[in-house]
Amino acid sequence: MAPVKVTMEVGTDGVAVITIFNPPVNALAIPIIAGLKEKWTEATMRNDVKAIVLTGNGGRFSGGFDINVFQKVHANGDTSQMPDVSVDLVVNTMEDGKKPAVAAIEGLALGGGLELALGCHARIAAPRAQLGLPELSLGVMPGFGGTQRLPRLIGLSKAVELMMTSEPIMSEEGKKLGLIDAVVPSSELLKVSRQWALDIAERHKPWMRSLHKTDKIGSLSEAHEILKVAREQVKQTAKNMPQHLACIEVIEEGIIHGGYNGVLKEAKVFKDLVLSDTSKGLVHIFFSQRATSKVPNVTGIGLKPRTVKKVAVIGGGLMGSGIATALALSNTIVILKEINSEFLQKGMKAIEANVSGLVARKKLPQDKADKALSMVKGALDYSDFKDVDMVIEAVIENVPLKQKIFSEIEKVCPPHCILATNTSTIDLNIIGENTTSKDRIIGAHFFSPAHIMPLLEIVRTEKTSAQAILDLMAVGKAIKKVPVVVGNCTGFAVNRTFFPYSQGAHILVNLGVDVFRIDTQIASFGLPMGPFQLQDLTGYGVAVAVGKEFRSAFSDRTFKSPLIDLLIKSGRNGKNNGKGYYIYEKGSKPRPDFTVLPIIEESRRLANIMPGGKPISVTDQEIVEMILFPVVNEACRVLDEGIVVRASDLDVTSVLGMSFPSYRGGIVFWADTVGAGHIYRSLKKWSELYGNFFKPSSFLEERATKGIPLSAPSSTSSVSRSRM
Ligand SMILES: C[C@H](O)CC(=O)SCCNC(=O)CCNC(=O)[C@H](O)C(C)(C)COP(=O)(O)OP(=O)(O)OC[C@H]1O[C@@H](n2cnc3c(N)ncnc32)[C@H](O)[C@@H]1OP(=O)(O)O
Repeated sequence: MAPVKVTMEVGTDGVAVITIFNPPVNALAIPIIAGLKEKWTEATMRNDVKAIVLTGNGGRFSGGFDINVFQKVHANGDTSQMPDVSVDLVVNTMEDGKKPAVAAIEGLALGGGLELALGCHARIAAPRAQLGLPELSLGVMPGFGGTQRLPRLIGLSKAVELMMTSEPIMSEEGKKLGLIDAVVPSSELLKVSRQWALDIAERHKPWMRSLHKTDKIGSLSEAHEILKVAREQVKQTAKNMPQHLACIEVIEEGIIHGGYNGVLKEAKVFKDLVLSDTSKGLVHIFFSQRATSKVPNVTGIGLKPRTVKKVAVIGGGLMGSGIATALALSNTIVILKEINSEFLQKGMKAIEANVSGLVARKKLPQDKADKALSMVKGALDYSDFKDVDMVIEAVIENVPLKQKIFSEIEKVCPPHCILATNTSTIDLNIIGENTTSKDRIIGAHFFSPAHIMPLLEIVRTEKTSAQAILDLMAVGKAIKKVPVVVGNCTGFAVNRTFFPYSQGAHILVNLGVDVFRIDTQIASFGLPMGPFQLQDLTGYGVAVAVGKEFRSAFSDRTFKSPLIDLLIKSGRNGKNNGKGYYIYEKGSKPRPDFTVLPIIEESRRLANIMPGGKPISVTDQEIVEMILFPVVNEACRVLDEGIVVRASDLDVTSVLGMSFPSYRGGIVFWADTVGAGHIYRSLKKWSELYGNFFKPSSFLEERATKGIPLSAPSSTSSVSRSRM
């Protein structure tokens, strides 16, 4: 393991260069913080040191405080493991120290890393270094003085925006804002920084302590106005999370009572936030997401991903055009194949619209958009397939059609070419039945809209080669997705785990619970919308097709609600035709359409599941639990069958694919916070009252009875078998 250390070298010019060594991102682990204090104290005392330069080894300044420490605090609740960095190191030793210091920033300075730089007296950066305070995305807030120094350097409005969004900026923008004093080529970074530090020591340049600055803050009333607007915004954008409002309050403390008081309050609130459930959930998701890149027998066994330069996408519909867009945006040559010129034109237009949508939302510069569009070529036959490295089939969910396509592409593509399908439910063994290339067949399940949604579910069969999986993982990363490798079964990991979500909602409605109440409760739990609004959005055709697949695969635990058929019969198709559970009018939020209620009554009459013919009475909490506990139950079966490598993969997929609230840590993490025992007992009770749909799985039963967390590895359970 590479050494974790802080070094100091004093040059003949009298500059002490203090360097952080903690690969890969120079995280500020506890020994690093101790090392910084030690070296800084030594530099301050040495007579041959006139000034200090702080930098990071390996082209990265620092990725911030060591997030592993948060995990330890979450495990034992002991915040005393976190040293007093803010006052002891940043204020007393660095900012108010006797020697001027300059931060030499390359690569990235994030969170505590940027905050150390803010505690220096000037900041010099290499081009395109990432600068940001992303702490809120981990459920905490800047804790080394960032809430106070950043507004004082770049103004309150921009500083609040950077903290609330957790988005980084580049050093070039940092220079314009006043965060960075100079942007210089990497090769000159240390030289310029050394000279800058000496210039400060010799009073040729200002010895600027950012905590003492006031010129960028504006008047008290302006500050109040900015913070008021920020509070209103985060009430909408950060529901159920404490850290945004807490951060605004701490910023306000410094505006009213001065930067130093702000720093003191920040340190206290920071420690409170570390212990919050929100931080536990978000830190869990941070590490879980990174864990997905480690797949047993695929990664770490000496295989190297092959280059994938050219990809053919078959089908230019919603999914195909989205996938083609994602590939083209990352400079992959794309062949988009359709069956006739009308469909092809539609597909090409959809790609153009995807790209120009990104330009309009300022997510993509025009030159990159032009470049992306130039990467895509349309095709009506297979003549361009002879040198493709990968094919992604994205046609409608029709088994014979997919089988025909796979037989054809096996013949026309080169032997190394990966044959992927974007099916969301169909068993891959069935799709590849008529081929002899089973080792190259793999699922590349994107989520709609494919050029925006971050998840790529990679589905392997028993025959898929490790090389094909590794190649697709590399493609996924290159197109900025989070690839998660899962096993083969109906619905794979994500749709399979979540099929009871809409089923549970339909059972509740047919038991007499109001649709709009259900949607409201699920939205206040933290999903972006309730199951019925979601159904309106995806269209009822999808619900019918998907429902059929799951009913045939899992007939023991599926419910056929008469409601969807009745809605379709009455001419409704959700948002598509403007008629669903909700009324859709341009420019306004969807409004409940109460004319749907008689159709629901009819569905209840046909389903006939209300005990004694009377609507059941449930609390708001029971509504959420009756919909999400069956999802947890299915997640247990997915874990039991070894469809995922580890439980936390389901947490990541639930957040990135199903928009389960990340601050709840994902579906399994959340279930463990609720407790397997409570989930088991509730499901058992409902299964006795309302039928098999709620019947607890043997995995859940075993874990609940033995008191083992659902997320514990399979070896703790006697019933597990792996498909990975
Ligand atoms: C008091 C302070 O205000 C509090 C804080 O500073 S909280 C921390 C704030 N900093 C952050 O949120 C940054 C978090 N890190 C990131 O966003 C990204 O890792 C990054 C942009 C720095 C680098 O991204 P990328 O190059 O894609 O590498 P990525 O795979 O994410 O990370 C590489 C490794 O570094 C680890 N890592 C990254 N940042 C880390 C951190 N701050 N602490 C501990 N480990 C960290 C990752 O876990 C990963 O480990 P692994 O290889 O064992 O899985």
